[in-house]
Amino acid sequence: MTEAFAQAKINLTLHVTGQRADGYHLLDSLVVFAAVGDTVRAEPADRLTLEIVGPQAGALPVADDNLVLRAARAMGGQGARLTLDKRLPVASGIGGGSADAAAALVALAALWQVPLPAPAAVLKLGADVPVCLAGRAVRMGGVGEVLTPLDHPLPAAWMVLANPGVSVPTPPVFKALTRRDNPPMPDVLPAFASAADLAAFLATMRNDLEASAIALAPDIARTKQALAALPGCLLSRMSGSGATCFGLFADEGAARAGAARLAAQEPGWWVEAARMTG
Ligand SMILES: C[C@](O)(CO)[C@H](O)COP(=O)(O)OP(=O)(O)OC[C@H]1O[C@@H](n2ccc(N)nc2=O)[C@H](O)[C@@H]1O
Ligand SMILES: Nc1ncnc2c1ncn2[C@@H]1O[C@H](COP(=O)(O)OP(=O)(O)OP(=O)(O)O)[C@@H](O)[C@H]1O
Repeated sequence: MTEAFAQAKINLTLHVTGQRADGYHLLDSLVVFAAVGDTVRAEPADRLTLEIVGPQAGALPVADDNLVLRAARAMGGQGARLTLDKRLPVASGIGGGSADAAAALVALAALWQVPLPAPAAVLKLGADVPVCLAGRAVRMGGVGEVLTPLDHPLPAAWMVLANPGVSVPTPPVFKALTRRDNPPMPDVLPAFASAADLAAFLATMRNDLEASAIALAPDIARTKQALAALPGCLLSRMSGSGATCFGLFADEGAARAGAARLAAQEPGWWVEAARMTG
């Protein structure tokens, strides 16, 4: 039996800098991970099967196009009994499906003793799958396939993740953009001495998908504001194409207290405190 963790992917910044002829957008994004996620387990079997368990299983019926099964087929599709413990909300901007695909690739490569698929095949599973496979903080460019390691390690930080319970499919958010040629981040990213330093830099950067996502799902604005109002929150922003927003915190205590307060305030929301990793 092999098992891999599918960590939540967080876009601390997401600049949309252009569009390719095939419609895909060029991105410049500072991507990190949060220590919360799904688990993919793979056991030997004659046929390829998938069972989905866990608190978010109800939001994701087992279907042939599940990214875990698509990842297995991209690896040759031998038999395996796959179990997905689904904890991240579906279609929520934190890469759940992409993280699951990356975890399935890792778990099956170990089970079947085969190499990972070529980068082009990984990208075909989803624009976020290469970064989820890397699993550490990087600057992401191209349409998601250009991954540049950071020159300086990021400071220790905590996050509160909050999703108001609306699932937001990614294509309409890109489609609703009014500008597709926004400026990138600076060529050289500075070194950050503390979480507060990082937050001050991030405040001068953007998620260019935020306005169009809020137009489609207005609850996102309330989510971002609710995070910003928590004591100790240094900055709040939407991740990916939404609707999940993150609040950045310097310490664990403030993040955990903030998450508890927000969960009590908004019982219908998905709220988690997690260490920033990568
Ligand atoms: C918004 C991000 O989450 C930022 O990390 C990703 O770019 C999206 O990654 P993903 O969900 O894995 O994306 P995919 O499943 O490959 O694409 C979903 C849809 O998003 C749009 N899309 C995605 C990535 C990209 N660079 N340009 C795009 O225009 C396309 O309409 C595509 O049909
Ligand atoms: N294992 C999976 N987990 C989540 N969604 C999946 C999975 N397999 C297929 N999907 C489909 O993929 C779509 C996008 O899901 P995902 O959770 O990756 O979006 P997202 O969180 O918005 O990701 P991103 O941050 O990459 O935009 C959903 O509509 C869902 O039906």
